[in-house]
Amino acid sequence: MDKILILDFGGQTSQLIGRRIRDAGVYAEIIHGDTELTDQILTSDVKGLILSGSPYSVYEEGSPRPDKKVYSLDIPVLGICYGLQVTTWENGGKVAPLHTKEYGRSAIRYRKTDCPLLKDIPDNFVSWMSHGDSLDELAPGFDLVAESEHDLPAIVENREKGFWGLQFHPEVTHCEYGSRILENFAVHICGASKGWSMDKYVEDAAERLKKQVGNEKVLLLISGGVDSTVAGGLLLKSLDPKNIYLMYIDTGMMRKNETEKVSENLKKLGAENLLIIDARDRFLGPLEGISDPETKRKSIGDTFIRVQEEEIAKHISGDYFLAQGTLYTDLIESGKGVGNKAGVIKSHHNVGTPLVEGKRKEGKIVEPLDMLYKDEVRRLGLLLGIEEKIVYRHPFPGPGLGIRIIGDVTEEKCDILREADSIYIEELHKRGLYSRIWQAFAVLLPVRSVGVTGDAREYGYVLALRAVVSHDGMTADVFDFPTKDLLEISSLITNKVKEIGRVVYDISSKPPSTIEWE
Ligand SMILES: Nc1ncnc2c1ncn2[C@@H]1O[C@H](COP(=O)(O)OP(=O)(O)OP(=O)(O)O)[C@@H](O)[C@H]1O
Ligand SMILES: O=c1[nH]c(=O)c2[nH+]cn([C@@H]3O[C@H](COP(=O)(O)O)[C@@H](O)[C@H]3O)c2[nH]1
Ligand SMILES: NC(=O)CC[C@H](N)C(=O)O
Ligand SMILES: [Mg+2]
Repeated sequence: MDKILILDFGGQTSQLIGRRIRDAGVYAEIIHGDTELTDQILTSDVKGLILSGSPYSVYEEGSPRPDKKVYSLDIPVLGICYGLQVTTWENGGKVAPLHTKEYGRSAIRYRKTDCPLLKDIPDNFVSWMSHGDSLDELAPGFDLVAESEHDLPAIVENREKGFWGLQFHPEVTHCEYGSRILENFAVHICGASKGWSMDKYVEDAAERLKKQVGNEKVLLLISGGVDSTVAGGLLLKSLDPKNIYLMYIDTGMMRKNETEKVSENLKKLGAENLLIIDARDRFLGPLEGISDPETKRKSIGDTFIRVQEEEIAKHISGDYFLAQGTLYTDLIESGKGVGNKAGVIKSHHNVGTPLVEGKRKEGKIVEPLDMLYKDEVRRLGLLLGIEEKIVYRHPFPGPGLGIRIIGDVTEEKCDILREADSIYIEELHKRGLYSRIWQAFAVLLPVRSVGVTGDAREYGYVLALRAVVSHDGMTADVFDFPTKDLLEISSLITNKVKEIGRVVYDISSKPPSTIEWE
């Protein structure tokens, strides 16, 4: 199949480049940015190359470099942000830090109109920037195609050499015409044919699973959330169900009635071996007195695997594969992206813990969704026939309420938050708001404030409500909550949960804030 190869230098949005190209129906694959471009890699199927962004600056020691061959290939190359900067730097141009960095939206002004990347795209479209360095001087042979609204180089080309460069990120959804620019590159410039679809992904994944696992047993940790349920559906479809064990762990930091609801849903998936583990008394002990978010995450992650290992020993003797519904976002935010050069934002409980990494080293981890983003997983779920109710559930992180109770976690605080969160979510359903929001939840703050009820002084906790809209969790905007609903929900919560004295609404987008508070 024709494909576009992406060299990843560790940019936070590198994987999205592949996503967008696959959305256009062209197969795309990501490899480490510094991979040697041998003939085995540059097969005749490869119709074009993309160099991704990076947290590094080209003038920094140790910053990643592509194989020099990329500058003399006879297939087209597109450099995005760092990818453009490194090409400029290595071909005789200049790159320098900016005094005022360019972050967020910026209109693009054409200086040339015949660039094939810009086919069917009007002048002045709004791009999305995220860089602190800029091209001070173009490399010889390169022409300026467009500038940003701050008069900085935004698009360049060297048509003779088949090189195009963008200073902005066409892969993020905030970039107008971003998908079309990538499609113009893949289809119009590289001439790649459209052979990729989700049906094909299911076929390929089934084949890969059969080859990797064969007739061995597989244990899938399943939360009832979208990712692991879809992973479960895929495993059950691809492998012999009698070898598949689904294990749900109640950590004591689950939402109200979660275990009952999840057990019901998982039964419908058709698994032969469904294990529902009550480990409520195992998680809180090790968390006592810990308030640092990363330490909490590691503690929960380790307990997860300890519980799982003990429980599985009761059901499977000998070796087995550990399956997880890990998505690419989990990997990249934990600094384990394909390029391995991404910065650590937060450690997801299912990535990077010593026990999980041990399994990974043994080659005993199965993560069939690790190249996909949330919205792709949802499409896959529908394709596998998984109920819409599950497919469109808001994400719920593995560490659960543990990372939504800021500061130390206690059973009492879990109960308070469980109650408040359930009122909040139930109201969203009743008011027809749930499906308009990508993710909503409540956060219990370690702050108390003074109130007055029935003429008496109160001293209650502060609860923050969060609701965001997003495509893939990588960026998010605050949900424009109807004020009337917000006020009514606030008073319902303070009336019903006596420990909560005040409710606030979180108005921060991602970036700069993350969706969860920890
Ligand atoms: N309570 C749990 N019991 C067993 N496994 C879990 C539990 N919570 C999380 N996991 C594992 O960790 C993985 C990552 O969790 P994550 O929350 O990202 O995915 P999910 O729960 O499947 O989907 P969603 O994002 O919709 O909540 C899951 O796919 C699952 O393998
Ligand atoms: O399984 C998970 N384990 C985790 O440790 C974890 N941390 C965050 N999330 C979810 O990921 C998405 C992006 O979250 P952040 O903006 O907070 O990084 C949001 O949907 C978060 O709920 C997690 N999911
Ligand atoms: N997003 C990027 O690729 C950034 C590249 C480089 N670190 C800069 O700040 O300009
Ligand atoms: Mg979850």
